[in-house]
Formats: sequence, structure tokens, C-alpha cells
Amino acid sequence: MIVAPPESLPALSINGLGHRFGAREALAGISLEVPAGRFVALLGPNGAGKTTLFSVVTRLYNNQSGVISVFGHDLRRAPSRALAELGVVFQSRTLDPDLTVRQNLAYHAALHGLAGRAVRARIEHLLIRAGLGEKIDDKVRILSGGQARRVEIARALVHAPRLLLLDEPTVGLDLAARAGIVDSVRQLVRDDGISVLWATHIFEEIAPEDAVYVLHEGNIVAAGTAASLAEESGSTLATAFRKLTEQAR
Ligand SMILES: Nc1ncnc2c1ncn2[C@@H]1O[C@H](COP(=O)(O)OP(=O)(O)OP(=O)(O)O)[C@@H](O)[C@H]1O
Repeated sequence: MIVAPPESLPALSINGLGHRFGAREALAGISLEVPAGRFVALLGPNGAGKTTLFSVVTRLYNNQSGVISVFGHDLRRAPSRALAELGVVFQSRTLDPDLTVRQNLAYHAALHGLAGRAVRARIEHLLIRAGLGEKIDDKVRILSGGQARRVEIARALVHAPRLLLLDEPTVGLDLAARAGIVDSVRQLVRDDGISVLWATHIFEEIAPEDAVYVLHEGNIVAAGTAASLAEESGSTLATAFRKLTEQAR
């Protein structure tokens, strides 16, 4: 058997993933891939199935059909290894507002079985890098929405995952905070080689060279770079998206 070297394995590979809520088919056997070290956008309107996909990949729900692997670790057969490679920022806020920023990250580290001086230093490093050096011992309750999001991204990186999933991370933020979050995640891809799956319905967050999967009503209705999808439609990504989702109705 030929074993692929780890760096050539995709960060995330999803094949034929289906999920139903009773009669409602939220994911209809979708396949997608996040290559290692790339920023990949999952573009879909409300109700497309983005959050369901994230819930399955993080094992909040078991996958009902299909195969998911994270850097070659099958999520069903080797869940601990797969999840150790995975950092997640959920759409809804999940920080404890009455703990400090540092305590929130230390709590997350403890859940991963991490404690001690090296982890404490990593937590400080991540927070300083996120521009939150002054806020480390503030309670989360007093942070702005943008700052809280940055804390959540730093927290998702505490256990040093190589794949980051973000579910509409800029929802509810103003333009400047939104741009700051997008830039900081792109910097993680560029400087640290982190692989990212970024779910959104905001076209401005997607760069022409990004790989994009368009999710609509539980199906991937198009895939390609943002530039190629725009070119095929003869216009912008927004127009391409409108055409694709109208066709699929
Ligand atoms: N727990 C649930 N029970 C029943 N149906 C659900 C449940 N969660 C999601 N759905 C349905 O599954 C479909 C996909 O929902 P999902 O939340 O994954 O979409 P989304 O793309 O994340 O949308 P949004 O941007 O609004 O969060 C929708 O039709 C939704 O109503």
C-alpha cells in the first residue's frame, strides 16, 4: 500500500456527505475538499446547509452517509486524531462572558488535555498576535463584537490545529471589524500555512483566487475559483451566485 506523505493530504476531504432532519434533507450527498494551506469559501444563502455541514464535521451530529477525513484521519474511525487537527469558530457566540479572555482560552486548553507553562505562553502569544494583548485579563462581557470574535479565533487555535472552520464569523460586525477578521484569518493561511474553510454569504469576503463551493438547498451547485465562476457567468461572483441559485430552484 502506498501511503501519501502528510503534506500532500487534503486538510479536509468530504465525500458523499448526506444529512437529514426527519423528512428534510439538509445535505444531499455533497463532496468537497480543502487542500492543505488554502483558504476555501463555502458560499451559501440562509438555509443552504452550512451550519449542518459544520455540525457534522465537528461531530455534533454523526454523519448519516459519506466519508469525512481531516488530514487523512477518518472522522468515524479515528475521531480523536481528526478532531485534534480541527479548530472551529461557530456562528453563535460560545465564550463565557463572566470569565476573562485568558480564562476562556485556558478552559478550552484544559478540554483538550493541555495545561502548563507552554500552553500558558501559547495563549498569551495567540492573544497578543490577535491584537488583544491589552485585554487578556478583561472579562469577555466588556469586549466589542469584533474583539470577541478575535478571542474565539485565538481560542480555536489553542491546541495548534492545522485546519480552521469558521461559520459566518463576521455576522453582526461592522465593516471595519469584518475586514479585520478576514485579514487576520488570511494572515494565518499565508504565514502559518493554516487551512481554512470559511462559510459565508458575503461576496466581499471572497478573493478572486479563492476556491469557492456554492452550496444551495443541500447541494453543491458550483465549484471553482471565484474568478472562474465570475468569468463563466460573464459578470461578478454575485451574479454567478444569483444565476446558480435561481437555476437550482
Ligand atoms: N435541528 C434541525 N431540525 C430540523 N431542521 C433543521 C435543523 N437544523 C437545520 N435544519 C434545516 O436544515 C436546512 C439547513 O440549515 P442550516 O442551518 O444548516 O443552513 P445554513 O446554511 O447554515 O443557514 P444559516 O445561514 O441561516 O445558518 C434548513 O432547511 C434548516 O431549516
